[in-house]
Amino acid sequence: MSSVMLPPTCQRSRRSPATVGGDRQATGRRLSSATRRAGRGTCPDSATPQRDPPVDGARSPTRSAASTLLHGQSPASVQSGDIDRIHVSDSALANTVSDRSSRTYDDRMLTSFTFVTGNPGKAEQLGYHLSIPVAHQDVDLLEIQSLDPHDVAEHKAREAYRVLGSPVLVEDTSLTFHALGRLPGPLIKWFLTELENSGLTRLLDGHEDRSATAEVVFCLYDGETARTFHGEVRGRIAERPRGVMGFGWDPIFVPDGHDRTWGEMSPAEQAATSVRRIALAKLEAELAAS
Ligand SMILES: O=P(O)(O)OP(=O)(O)OP(=O)(O)OC[C@H]1O[C@@H](n2cnc3c(O)ncnc32)[C@H](O)[C@@H]1O
Repeated sequence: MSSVMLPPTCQRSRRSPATVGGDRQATGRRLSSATRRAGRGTCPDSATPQRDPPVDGARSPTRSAASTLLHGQSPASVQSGDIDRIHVSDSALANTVSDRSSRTYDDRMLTSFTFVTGNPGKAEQLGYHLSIPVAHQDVDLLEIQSLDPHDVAEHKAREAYRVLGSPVLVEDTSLTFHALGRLPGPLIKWFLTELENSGLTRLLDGHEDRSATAEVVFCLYDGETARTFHGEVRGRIAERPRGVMGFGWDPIFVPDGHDRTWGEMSPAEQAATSVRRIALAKLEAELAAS
């Protein structure tokens, strides 16, 4: 499969060519079968390997043609310079070709919205927890400063819609240390960048209360109405980072009822306590009802 369908000036891939290129042959094979099947509008239940929850989003390959196929939109309609690349995540594509429920998708379901995130780990997890196939576009969205994750998610959604010009789904993730009021909250990305996980754990040294809440807010925006879907999981911050699974701050968050961090859990264990699973169940329920 050709790598990226955008003009060279639009390409700002942060992934090493080896990572993308190393998967190209396999991608081409899966893409052509996805193309054939999606052309029929159905997702056969046969075939294909059982999906595992993603733990390392950095392995998600570029799938520009698949995105065009699923979203029914030419990348040329996207504003030049705003897009890093367009792709459908491994898991989203797996949904397309191997949905376990043997559900039939009509064109409207395939093209209803695009998940926009610059974080490949999020795209992989969405593909795992959502049972309908969703195209993913990799865009670095402007993020406002606010301690309310709903405000942040809604702003991201409007920003994503401005770029794509079609219905979008975005999400904002936050991690709140109860001993620190509402911090880091939605600012966790910057805290993590500056302090890394070890520094984050040290913020609570000297505090008896290491309890924390992981939250995610998805926002679905069609240009008129913004609908948000919230999920939260309570837990605590480990004394020091533990484990190498997952991404982001997984090595420091211990969900309630467990002794191990998400970073120490198998993908299936992590999925069982996933904050995204909760929010996406609400999203799916709303989609089913509408
Ligand atoms: O393009 P967007 O979707 O905005 O991607 P982002 O990575 O900027 O998104 P956030 O601001 O929501 O992310 C907050 C931080 O939390 C991290 N993160 C997100 N989901 C996580 C999860 O399930 N487990 C651990 N860390 C996570 C993520 O890597 C960021 O450092």
